[in-house]
Amino acid sequence: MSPDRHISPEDTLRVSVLSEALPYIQRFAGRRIVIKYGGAAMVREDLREAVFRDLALLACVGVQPVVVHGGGPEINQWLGKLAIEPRFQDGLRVTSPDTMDVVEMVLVGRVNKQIVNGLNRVGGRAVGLSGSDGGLVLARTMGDGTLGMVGDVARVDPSVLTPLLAAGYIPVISSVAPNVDGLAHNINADTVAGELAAALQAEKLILLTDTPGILRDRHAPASLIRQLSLSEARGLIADGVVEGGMTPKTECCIRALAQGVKAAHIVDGRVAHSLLLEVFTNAGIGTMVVGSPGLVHG
Ligand SMILES: Nc1ncnc2c1ncn2[C@@H]1O[C@H](COP(=O)(O)OP(=O)(O)O)[C@@H](O)[C@H]1O
Ligand SMILES: CC(=O)N[C@@H](CCC(=O)OP(=O)(O)O)C(=O)O
Repeated sequence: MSPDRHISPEDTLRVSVLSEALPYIQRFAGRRIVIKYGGAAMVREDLREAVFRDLALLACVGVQPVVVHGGGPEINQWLGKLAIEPRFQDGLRVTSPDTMDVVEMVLVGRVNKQIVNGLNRVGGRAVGLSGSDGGLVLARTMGDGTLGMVGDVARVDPSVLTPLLAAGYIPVISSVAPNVDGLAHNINADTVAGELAAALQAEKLILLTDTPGILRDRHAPASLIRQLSLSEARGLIADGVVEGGMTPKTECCIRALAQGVKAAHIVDGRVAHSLLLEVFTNAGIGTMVVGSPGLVHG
């Protein structure tokens, strides 16, 4: 180092942040983290870039991220171009055969490849898959069929992911899957992420969304609930504190934890680098739901 160079406060901060990450890197290296990618983090260019860099960094230090992506707004845009009116029931898209064609083309084609290309551009090694590939997800038509081709997860067979993860690839998965007759079904991406986390016995499930996490008063960001047990999470749904789009998210966290995932996090995707903040800092961000009491944030 030349004598006129000095260590700036920014340099000191950078190395102290890196140093804080060490125990987390050691703890999560070789472990699987399933991330549901959607909302503002997928729409805004600057946030998109930050998510790609975070995922590439996770993979680089030996963590095994698995990405499940949404794309509801992009499906709506393409339906609009085709003059098909989007319709929702209880937060799920009513999916006619025509709508299913658009969902499949947009999610499996366009959105999936945008994410794969974005990750590869920042030095990640991403591979795009849908529920069809390697029999990863088997769908079952939801309810009595009034929602059309909307599916539930009947079964997950994660064996196609094992060699990819072992070789350092980042699987990027769209939430379209066939039923036993080979007919494509549209599954909510949060649901696929939760079931996949369970099948992979993931260390963490992280759902990126557009709120700070679960709020006690959903109009007051300061009322963020930082940590919840399974029974407390169930209670918030029963009491109506959690409602609307947050209900399926909370339910999918509960299902994943009940099946052995260690922790599930609902995290603000509008905050740049929210993924790294969650995985690599002592404080973590958002709401953490834990299966066993006593686990601390991080
Ligand atoms: N207790 C709560 N805390 C936070 N958000 C809540 C709560 N109850 C309901 N919500 C609603 O859930 C929404 C998140 O779900 P959703 O819009 O489906 O997310 P995404 O598009 O990321 O999948 C929030 O924007 C908020 O309006
Ligand atoms: C059945 C159902 O509603 N499927 C969703 C699948 C995509 C998704 O979940 O996207 P977001 O995470 O961006 O909402 C849909 O068609 O919009």
